[in-house]
Amino acid sequence: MPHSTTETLSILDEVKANKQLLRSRLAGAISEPPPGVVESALPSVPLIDLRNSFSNDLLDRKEVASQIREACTTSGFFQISNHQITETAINDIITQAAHFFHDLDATQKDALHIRHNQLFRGYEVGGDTYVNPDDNSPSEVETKEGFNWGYEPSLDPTSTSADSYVELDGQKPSPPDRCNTWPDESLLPDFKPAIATYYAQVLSLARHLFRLFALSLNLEETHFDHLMTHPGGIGRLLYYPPQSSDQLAHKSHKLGLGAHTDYECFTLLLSTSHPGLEILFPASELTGGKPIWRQCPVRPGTLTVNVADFLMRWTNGLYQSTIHRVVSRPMTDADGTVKGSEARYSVPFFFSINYDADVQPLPEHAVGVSKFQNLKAGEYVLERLRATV
Ligand SMILES: O=C(O)CCC(=O)C(=O)O
Ligand SMILES: [Fe+2]
Repeated sequence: MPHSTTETLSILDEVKANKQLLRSRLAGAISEPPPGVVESALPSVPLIDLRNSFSNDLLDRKEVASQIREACTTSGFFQISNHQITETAINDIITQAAHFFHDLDATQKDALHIRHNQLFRGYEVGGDTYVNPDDNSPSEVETKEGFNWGYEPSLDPTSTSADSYVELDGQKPSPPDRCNTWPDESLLPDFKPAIATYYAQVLSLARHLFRLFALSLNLEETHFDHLMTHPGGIGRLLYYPPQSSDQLAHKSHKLGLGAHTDYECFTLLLSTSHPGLEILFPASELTGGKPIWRQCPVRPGTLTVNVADFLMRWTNGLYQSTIHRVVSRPMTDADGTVKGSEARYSVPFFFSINYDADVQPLPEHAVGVSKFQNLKAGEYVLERLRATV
């Protein structure tokens, strides 16, 4: 697709600038605390109980919002309990992810390959795409396999304006190569229903969280409501294979997904309990002025939330769009003996605003004078996706 408009050109510049920013933020990162600094002294990912955020009392909701603000101004990551996504929806989507990656053969998966789709919907082969441009080398291929889908009016049962949905390029979705692509129902009959149930619930949770984000920025709770009437929301199934016995014997690690920030407002991540997600925490005195990689805690039953680039832009950098990656490492006992390695499955949901809306600076009283220009939400996400292949 030609990039002819001035607006698109400036979006390409933004994507380029983001690559440079990623490089500079990664420079000098350490993976172990400096000598004499114990792990427990370093910041971690807070757990926020969402129960009171569903209360009818605004003060209760504001109290949860202030915990969100604290997390977003420090690590940019937090985990949530009592999020109202049902256990059945969670178990079913993980089960269907395993069926997708293991029960379809290579030809069946290839028919769904993202190369057939202009919007990157469908199947991603392991080792094929990379989120960090500096990982595009044979020694650092990402091991993850994926399946991506986006918003469809039928997946948003509670919206009254779902039919206004436009795609990443601002156009109405039109088959066959500019909308979702699903495995044949006869091969995986329970796949789409499991996706639909989870997606409807996670979308509703994202809208709820966006109101809490508004409160956390001292804005009206409904401040962002008009931007999420038919929002972009890409869902993804990811599979990280276990390590081979050879890798285990050498205690080596394998890059699952390269270092990156997410593109949209925020991400809601569901994962199985095998660790692997690593977060780049900001530099501090304790870390000798260097950013530090730390494992994201595994807290079964919770979802992990991370701030992404739109929120970073809206808040003028007050909220961190945090760099993260997935690395498969051998599991070891306390004495260092290798115990083995497990597969990891995850289901990120990337919550955007309506793709035809602009990401515009927030009121100055909330975040000061903005250093960022307006962006068309969908165009930006599309260019970031194009930069991964
Ligand atoms: O699989 C994970 O745990 C993280 C996935 C992720 O960061 C992404 O897809 O952007
Ligand atoms: Fe991510």
